[in-house]
Amino acid sequence: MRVTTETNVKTYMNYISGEWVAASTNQVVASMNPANKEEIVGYVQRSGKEDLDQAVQAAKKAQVPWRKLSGSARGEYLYKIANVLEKRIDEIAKCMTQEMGKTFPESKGETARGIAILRYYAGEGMRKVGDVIPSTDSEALMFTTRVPLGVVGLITPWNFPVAIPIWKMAPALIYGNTVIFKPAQETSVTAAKVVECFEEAGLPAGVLNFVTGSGSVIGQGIIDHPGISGISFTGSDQVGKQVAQGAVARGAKFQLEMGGKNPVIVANDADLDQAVEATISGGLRSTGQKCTATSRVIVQSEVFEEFKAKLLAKVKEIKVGDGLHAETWMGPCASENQLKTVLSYIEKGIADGATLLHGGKRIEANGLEHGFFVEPTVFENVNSEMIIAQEEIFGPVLSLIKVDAIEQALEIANDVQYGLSASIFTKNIGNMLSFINEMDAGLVRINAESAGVELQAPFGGMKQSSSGSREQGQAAIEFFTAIKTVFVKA
Ligand SMILES: NC(=O)C1=CN([C@@H]2O[C@H](COP(=O)(O)OP(=O)(O)OC[C@H]3O[C@@H](n4cnc5c(N)ncnc54)[C@H](O)[C@@H]3O)[C@@H](O)[C@H]2O)C=CC1
Ligand SMILES: O=C(O)CCC(=O)C(=O)O
Repeated sequence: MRVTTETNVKTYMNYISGEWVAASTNQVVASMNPANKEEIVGYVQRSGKEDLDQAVQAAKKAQVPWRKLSGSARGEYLYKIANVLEKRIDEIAKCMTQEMGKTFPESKGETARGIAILRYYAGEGMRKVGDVIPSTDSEALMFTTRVPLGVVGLITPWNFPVAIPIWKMAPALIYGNTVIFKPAQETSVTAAKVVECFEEAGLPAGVLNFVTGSGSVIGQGIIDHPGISGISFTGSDQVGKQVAQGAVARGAKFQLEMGGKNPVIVANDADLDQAVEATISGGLRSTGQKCTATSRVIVQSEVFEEFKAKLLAKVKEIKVGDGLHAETWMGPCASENQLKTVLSYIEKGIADGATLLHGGKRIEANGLEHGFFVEPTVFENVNSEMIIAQEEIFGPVLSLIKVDAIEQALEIANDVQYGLSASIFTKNIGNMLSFINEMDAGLVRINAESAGVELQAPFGGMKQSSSGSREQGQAAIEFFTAIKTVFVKA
């Protein structure tokens, strides 16, 4: 779609070789506010393959001088970027809320997380990258070191428009790679503002290149580009598989972070108030649009009714609205597509025989008719055969499942294709240990919500949630570098 630009709305450019440039296609696309679809947040470039080629050339040219800097010198840039982002935190958080709908406090928290990630990886530039390994030859020195992959392509989603790009860019850069960053179209204005911080901090030209556009052109272009040695992707299951196939076909390294169908188990001995708070926070914050969001709530029968009553009482209090309004607890779905997906899953839940306890409808009253608002929704009488218990909804929908025993809860918790995050609420050490040992998930959390990862710890899933690698913390070095084993003899 060709969009005619309005004069009072800013148009954001691509950032290639240290310059802000228009796409070769001469086309832009509008980024809308999901709380009010009549509001355009900004225009971004609808780039073509030629723009991507230029970005890859720039990244290649910048790669050797960037790699040759010391880790601490690269770290200095990340510290400076963190400072600029900190200075602009309110503006960038506000833009995030306008562009994808999460509430302003959540956007601000996410931007603060981005700042902390930059500082964490700045420090990584001073840490060890290898080991000395005894050689069988007593006259030789054998050790490992690590080298960057070269140019890496980062394809990111709209649900964490600041944190996810930064948790890919910061490790990519600190370990000496240069970057092509392709954000989700829905949140490209926020992404452009993040890139402005990198520019303002004086990052050398070509080290970070930013190309906006559609997934099918720029995303696919990254997958296929012979100049890109590694691809880190977060997004849907379907596109993740395309990334993997394309990368394997041309021998590029890839890393995938995809969906989740995260359970929370509430045991008979759980602190029910704590479990309710965590279920609501883990399941409904960000309108349920987190890969770590709680979607299945598996409750032992003895406490089922009490838990349900407490949960419903709290869910009924949730204030839905524009994320910029101070009283709003839950914003809109990030796009019309996302709203339609959520509503269609709710219909499937009803059709499959689940009982709708609360919510289930689009909200169009009280001035919310211009946005993509949906009620927080709770089902009961859900079982593992139902679509709502199997597929990622990415919306504010909780499914209650009643079980008698913890063993049965674990069986149901594992009965999905995903394995990203899982929580249990219990005081019993035996329950905790069974959960830690038996739960097939990359993140297992005891008496804590399923969402909200810590930047210094490895993050990633089992089964179809990821490609098996881990992001964040020191684990990020595994993807963004290759090991060289060095053998030295006089
Ligand atoms: N794991 C997570 O955090 C996320 C999961 N999702 C899941 O995916 C569903 C659909 O959301 P979408 O925004 O449509 O996700 P998506 O997978 O289409 O988008 C993620 C990124 O991939 C890019 N992309 C799209 N098509 C591509 C292609 N053919 N080649 C390369 N890159 C491509 C997009 O432009 C975006 O930058 C959601 O409802 C949710 O279930 C979505 C976003 C994040
Ligand atoms: O729960 C979090 O903090 C991170 C979630 C996430 O990575 C995602 O939704 O893609």
